[in-house]
Amino acid sequence: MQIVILKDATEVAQYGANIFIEQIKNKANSVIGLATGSTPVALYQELIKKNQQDEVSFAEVSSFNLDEYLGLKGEHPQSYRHFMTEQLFNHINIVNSNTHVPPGDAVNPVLACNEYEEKIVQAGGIDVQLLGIGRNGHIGFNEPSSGLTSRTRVKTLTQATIDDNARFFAEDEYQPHLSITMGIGTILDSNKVVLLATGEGKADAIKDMVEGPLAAICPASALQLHRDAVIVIDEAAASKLSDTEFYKHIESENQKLLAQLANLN
Ligand SMILES: N[C@@H]1[C@@H](O)[C@H](O)[C@@H](COP(=O)(O)O)O[C@@H]1O
Repeated sequence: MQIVILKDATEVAQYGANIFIEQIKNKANSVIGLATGSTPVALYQELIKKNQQDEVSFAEVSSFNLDEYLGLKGEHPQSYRHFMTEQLFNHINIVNSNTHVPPGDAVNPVLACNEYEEKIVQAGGIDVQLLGIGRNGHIGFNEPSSGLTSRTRVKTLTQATIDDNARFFAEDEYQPHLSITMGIGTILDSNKVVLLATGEGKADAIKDMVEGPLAAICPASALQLHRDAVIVIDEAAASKLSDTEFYKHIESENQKLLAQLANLN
């Protein structure tokens, strides 16, 4: 794991956005994996800004979102499809038919999960997958006890996740307790994963993910197995790690090595 500890949420968003921008500059038809929640919003704003300044084009990019609430149509204001349309897709030059979010209104959700997996394969696999993290260590909607090699499937949400996400729903509004989510195995198949986390509320989950055992009780710990996982966090989210100075030292050595390599070209 590459642990990048930055000052605040703004720096986290910029660092994360740069990874996606570089990826798309190097490969115009990149396949990117996207996430919802409040954490990625600032990164999306960076992507929108750079797209509008003509620094990066999404014309040939395809996207696959991690998850969707089961039982909500894409037009529903709380659906993740709607979130992505509002927060990103409507503001960049991505082609709508190249954007994929699991269908929350699928008549046969089991079949829809298998089809989602097939679409990712047909697109050539995901180049870079963006992730947030739940306070209980979930990624996508892979809740604690999720199989570490699981594929896209229907998952039941924990009460903790329902409570955390209740802020997006009106008091008397129906809030789904089921989802369709890429599995942990699906996420691990991406060439690169970039997980963002900010704020003290994520500090325990970050500690368990980075320094805890590989265990289904903390689904994000599966990223310990990934060959190219970049964990971009602010000081608050890093506050429970055992040795932040060491992680910062590694990152500064990484940057020196990258500068040295750039000089060779
Ligand atoms: N399914 C999403 C996750 O993909 C996201 O990582 C998590 C944290 O969201 P936030 O960034 O708002 O804390 O929320 C939801 O549960």
